[in-house]
Amino acid sequence: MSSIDPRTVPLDPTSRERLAATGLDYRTVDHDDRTAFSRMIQAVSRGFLGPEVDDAYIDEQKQLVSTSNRYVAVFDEGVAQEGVPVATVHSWVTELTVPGGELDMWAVSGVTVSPTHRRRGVARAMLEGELRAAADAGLAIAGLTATEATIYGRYGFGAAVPMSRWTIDTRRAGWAGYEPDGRVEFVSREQLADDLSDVYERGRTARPGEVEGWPRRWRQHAGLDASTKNGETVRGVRYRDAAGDVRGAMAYRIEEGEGDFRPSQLQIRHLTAETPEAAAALWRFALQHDLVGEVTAKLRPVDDPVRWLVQDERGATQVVHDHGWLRILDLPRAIAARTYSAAATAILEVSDPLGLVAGTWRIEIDADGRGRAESAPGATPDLRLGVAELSAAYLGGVPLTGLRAAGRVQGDAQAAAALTAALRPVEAPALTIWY
Ligand SMILES: CC(=O)SCCNC(=O)CCNC(=O)[C@H](O)C(C)(C)COP(=O)(O)OP(=O)(O)OC[C@H]1O[C@@H](n2cnc3c(N)ncnc32)[C@H](O)[C@@H]1OP(=O)(O)O
Repeated sequence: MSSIDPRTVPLDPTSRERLAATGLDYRTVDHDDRTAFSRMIQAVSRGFLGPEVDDAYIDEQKQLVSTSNRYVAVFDEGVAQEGVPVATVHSWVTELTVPGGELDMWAVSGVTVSPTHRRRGVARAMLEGELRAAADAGLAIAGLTATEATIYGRYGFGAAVPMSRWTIDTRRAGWAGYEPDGRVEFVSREQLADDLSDVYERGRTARPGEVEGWPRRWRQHAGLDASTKNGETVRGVRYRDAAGDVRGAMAYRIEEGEGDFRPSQLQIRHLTAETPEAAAALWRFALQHDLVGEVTAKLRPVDDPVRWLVQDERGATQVVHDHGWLRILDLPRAIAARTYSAAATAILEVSDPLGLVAGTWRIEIDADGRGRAESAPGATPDLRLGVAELSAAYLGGVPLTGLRAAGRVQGDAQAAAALTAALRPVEAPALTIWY
């Protein structure tokens, strides 16, 4: 748990002035002011193409979204719906799992600009304001998940945690895995929300890239919240190991085949497992389900063992895509916060549109897997790169060698290879939720 309360972090004065110069008012929204909070949530729903939401939805948001979130909005007093923001963003501090530990991260979400106010720099002012505020508050890194991959690179975010979706033809793929000696059992949706939360929270510190969950996330997966359509169609199972302890849980839905039951599709909404046996048991449950011809799953780690659990891996199609985005705000603290897989030394020249980590840095990773970064003005760089590329590479999920091959990192091939080897963790980074 972080000691930083984001609600006490002041609004960035540069962004406030920039927005004020265009007649817009940039201010925080008090979570405890029901009217103001409700207008903010209406604006967020509209911004994400959602409906006008009802009181039950607002109440649920108030209760189940952490009260330690910092809500920021932009107002235009000239609009008909005065008091409804024309732009929104909210943020909180969460633990990001990094190799060998955790690091406080400024999580950014709910970025919306009203279609009436788009493309005049409002999102830029809000994003830059978030990053300056987080850096001033002492955070070493910021993170987000994005609706579009083209929005956030310009602010120094890099796509650091690729994830994958799977489409599996059950008959072709078959099953080559083992049968774990625990049991899979159905649970109520209320129990499912609890099990998903418990297993996720115990397991998330084992994988770099994961962040803390929160109650509403699990109720959405379990089909229990007001924003989930046809929530009653969600089913839940969990895996208990031979000792009776719950080690995995899965929320899924089945879409019946038209006119023929056999090709029905089982859609995994969330699968969380803290042991390989639990993951295998839940995959087996899905892949061997009667009347199911296809299984789909989203937000699975790129090294998901399902590839090796099936007989014919050509029956299992994996699509890798960007998911977790990171933005380093303080390089020495970010480098010191994680452990490394090999020794390496390199001089990096980093460019940063906000200037927060711009400069020349000496990175030293010792044989014990500890790292440090020191400012090295005037030193000759081995590698030149932007903060977005450095942030993408930070958890080891994106190789500097690949970024160099794509021309996004310049400099010495050996330095890129050595740092890539040092940064790469044993298991691929993963982020199995949206935030
Ligand atoms: C973490 C999250 O919350 S992800 C959610 C993002 N929000 C959404 O997808 C909701 C729907 N979209 C929107 O609300 C808005 O279109 C936003 C927030 C994406 C952009 O807001 P705007 O105020 O129009 O952006 P703004 O005018 O500040 O543009 C800043 C820069 O981003 C670019 N940009 C804006 N929107 C997009 C986009 N959708 N894709 C790519 N680039 C974009 C602009 O061209 C501009 O580029 P430049 O300054 O480098 O020349």
